[in-house]
Amino acid sequence: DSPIYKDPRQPVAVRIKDLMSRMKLEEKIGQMAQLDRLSATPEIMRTYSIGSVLSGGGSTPLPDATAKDWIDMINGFQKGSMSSRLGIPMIYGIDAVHGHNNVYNATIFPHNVGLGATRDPDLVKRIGAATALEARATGIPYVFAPCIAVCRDPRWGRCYESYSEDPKVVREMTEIIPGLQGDIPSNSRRGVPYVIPKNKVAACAKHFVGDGGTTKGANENNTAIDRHGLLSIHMPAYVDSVIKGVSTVMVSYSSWNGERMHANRELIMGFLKGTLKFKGFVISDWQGIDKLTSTPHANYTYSVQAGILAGIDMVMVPYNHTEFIDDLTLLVKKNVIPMDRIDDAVERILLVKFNLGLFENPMADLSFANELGSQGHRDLAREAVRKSLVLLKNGKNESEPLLPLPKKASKILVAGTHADNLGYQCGGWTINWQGFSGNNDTRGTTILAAIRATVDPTTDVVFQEDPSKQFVEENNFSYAIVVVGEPPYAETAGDSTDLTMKFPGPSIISNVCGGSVKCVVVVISGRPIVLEPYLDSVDALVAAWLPGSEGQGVADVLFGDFGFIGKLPRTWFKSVDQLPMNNGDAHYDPLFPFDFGLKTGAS
Ligand SMILES: OC[C@@H]1[C@@H](O)[C@H](O)[C@@H](O)c2nc(-c3ccccc3)cn21
Repeated sequence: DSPIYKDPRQPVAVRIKDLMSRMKLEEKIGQMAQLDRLSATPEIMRTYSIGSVLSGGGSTPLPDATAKDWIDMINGFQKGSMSSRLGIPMIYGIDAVHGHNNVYNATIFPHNVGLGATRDPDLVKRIGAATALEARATGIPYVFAPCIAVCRDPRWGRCYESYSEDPKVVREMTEIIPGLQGDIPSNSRRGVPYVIPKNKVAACAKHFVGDGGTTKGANENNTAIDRHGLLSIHMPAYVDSVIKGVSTVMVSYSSWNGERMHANRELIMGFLKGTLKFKGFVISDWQGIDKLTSTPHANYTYSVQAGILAGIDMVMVPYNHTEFIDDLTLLVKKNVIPMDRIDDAVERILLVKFNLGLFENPMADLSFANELGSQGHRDLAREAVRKSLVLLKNGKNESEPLLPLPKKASKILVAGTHADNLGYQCGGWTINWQGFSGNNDTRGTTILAAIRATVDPTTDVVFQEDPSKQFVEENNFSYAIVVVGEPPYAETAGDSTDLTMKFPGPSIISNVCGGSVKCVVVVISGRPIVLEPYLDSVDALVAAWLPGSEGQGVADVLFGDFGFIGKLPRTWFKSVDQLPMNNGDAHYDPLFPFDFGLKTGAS
């Protein structure tokens, strides 16, 4: 008869105790390793009892891989794991941070900054549910989302991954966790990970803690703030995440007052696991422990010792599993790391795997394949887009609003670098880690296509990415729509010191908006950027953030099928010299304040 740990009728605690009693040290340590998919093989999974495999940003089994391609790859690793001595299933993780963004044809939702502008936690919960289905469509039961950073300086390259500068808004948006995992039953014990098997996924609150508070927004750098500031600004959303049963927490690359988070035992073991009673597992970031030495990987034994003693349970190694396993095994044998720290880590990993139903359903199947990029999810994304747009200016004076635009006009101009570029409107973490340019790397609706689909059939829509003043003046356009902003970026590549709109954006604005034609400028950006110089010349101004694949949502509000309801989730500064400048600061002198947003009715 099968061992107790394989019996789903047994209480999970009993199954864990039985399995732990059977595990050898190397099997326990194997569970604590997460390998990149390019370093993993079924043989390695079996031989070392590796706990997890991941796709990093943009890492796919094939270009334009189908759901079946994903499932075949993942089941290949899983077969290796299930053929190990104890048959402990591996868990596959991926960054599904605005929909299942690595995957061709997945629905790409607005990035978190745009979702913050909606102030709609129920919408965000529904997005979590859709994202879970699209992840499961590809056989993936674990996503490295949500990022619950509280970005306090828009010069940070990851500010768009943050819902808001305001911890209250970020707390509300943790509703995505029950969307991803399922609603935790009210009688659940605090801190225990909760996931409904089959159509939900394990989530990951990241990056613990203070990732959005670094000085000048320098990525992976130092957050200098006193304990009260850390606990009142950057910690609250972790309290909500744990109460909602989040399965995992990822540690931040950043430091708090000079101490690297990946070595911060007081906050991981002490506060997260002790005070907050978090019972899921803590995972490092990619080579996060390597970066504990100023020259990364200079002293890997120290990195392993410091990271594991701090309370990290699973290490995103991601390449060299034998080095990690050998170093950790030696540290345990020398009793530098006590066995009960290893047992704590493995028990947490097993608890997530049992509660996720992985032991009962280790192999993925195609039952959710039709959820990938489904019309229903695209309609949801379109709803999110139109609720995320913030109307900053509407007419050069109150009595002459430009928006909503008339659908029937003789001839209109659509201009700008971001009007016909699906990659630009999706931003970073889309298909590739750093995002893409053009319209061919996945499926969606560009803003230009959406405009064409919305206006009256008799309206002549002229598209010129970068028109001359003369062209604009001599064509007798009824009005012009200019779509410009930031190119895609991710992580440190997005750090900016000046936050200016890059060429040719400013010249497109001045060529189109400087003359007699009324113009609305739609800004595609991950954060507030310098707009002050252009404000007087534009007739209307819309912050569209990074809307994702469903550009139709932009046209829905531009042409009045729905009213603008978005509100700024972040302060729009006048000049970068003012930064950092957040709602509630003494010297608060914004171009547009936190919560600002003009409204229009639906026509
Ligand atoms: O994709 C896995 C994790 C992701 O979940 C984290 O939010 C993010 O900080 C991150 N950066 C890298 C990464 C950065 C540079 C080179 C290679 C990989 C990998 N990852």
